[in-house]
Amino acid sequence: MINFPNAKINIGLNITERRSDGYHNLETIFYPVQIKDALEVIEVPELSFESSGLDIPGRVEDNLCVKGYHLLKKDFDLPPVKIHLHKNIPIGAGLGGGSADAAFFIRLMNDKFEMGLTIDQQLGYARKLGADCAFFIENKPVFAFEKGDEFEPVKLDLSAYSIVLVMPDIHISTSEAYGGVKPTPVSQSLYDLIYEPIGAWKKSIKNDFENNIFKNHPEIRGAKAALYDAGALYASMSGSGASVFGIFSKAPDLGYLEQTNQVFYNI
Ligand SMILES: C[C@](O)(CO)[C@H](O)COP(=O)(O)OP(=O)(O)OC[C@H]1O[C@@H](n2ccc(N)nc2=O)[C@H](O)[C@@H]1O
Ligand SMILES: Nc1ncnc2c1ncn2[C@@H]1O[C@H](COP(=O)(O)OP(=O)(O)OP(=O)(O)O)[C@@H](O)[C@H]1O
Repeated sequence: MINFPNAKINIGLNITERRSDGYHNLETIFYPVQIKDALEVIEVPELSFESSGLDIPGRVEDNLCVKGYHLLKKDFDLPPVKIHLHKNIPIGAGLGGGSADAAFFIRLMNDKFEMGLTIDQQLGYARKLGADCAFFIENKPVFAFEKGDEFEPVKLDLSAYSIVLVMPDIHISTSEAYGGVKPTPVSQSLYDLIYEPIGAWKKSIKNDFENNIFKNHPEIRGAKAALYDAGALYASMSGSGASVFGIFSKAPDLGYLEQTNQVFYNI
């Protein structure tokens, strides 16, 4: 059985508080986008993991799909499987690729082995694998809060717009990115700001990782500026970076940006 984990972008990201567990409370809007991996599970005599496409850093046993298997196996009598992941979502990009794989793995196992997991149970397993993972269980636009794993649905449909993603050749570690931020409470919640016209977001919606990351990597700041120069209604880094996205009323010509970056149109 196969499914297709997709990426997310963060529209706004306010880091509001440091928690006693070492994590941070935040608020963000998660929006699913159509850059996808492919994930396949086959029943075999011995557990194995293989991947194709982009190289995935780290050990196989740390891959979130393999961790997901062991997590489910603790509670269910599951047979061994061969997991094949075709990696296409850029890594360390703030696109939640690994988190999407983790959540889609839980969904795939639930479907393949008719495990009968409820959405709440799937959310519970996903939360254990990483803060971003739970969003991908339902995979719908949401306002996220606490660690980024509690949700309120939002009515946000960007299908009439062209979303363009620019991926500089820089990988940013999420924990390093959090280390560079001073948490600050918000005066106005993203839960309300998201319903302003998109053209107003430039003034009201921010990503708290940008200041520090832009200082260390001016080329990311440059990519965001180029998206605005090309006519974006709104542009921002996604999550902890390094990718930046722009929301346009029609697909722009980004010719010169494409020479130094990977660009995904109409995601
Ligand atoms: C930057 C975002 O992508 C925004 O959506 C997420 O907050 C990151 O979520 P994630 O990659 O799933 O994060 P995890 O794998 O759970 O945690 C990686 C590291 O990020 C930091 N972390 C993550 C989430 C959070 N709310 N506070 C944190 O401080 C912690 O140092 C943690 O050790
Ligand atoms: N299935 C997976 N795909 C990609 N990376 C994985 C996977 N499983 C574990 N990882 C590890 O997670 C690290 C970060 O991966 P990912 O691409 O999810 O980061 P990200 O896009 O910055 O995510 P986020 O937006 O959640 O912070 C990788 O460097 C890799 O070591």
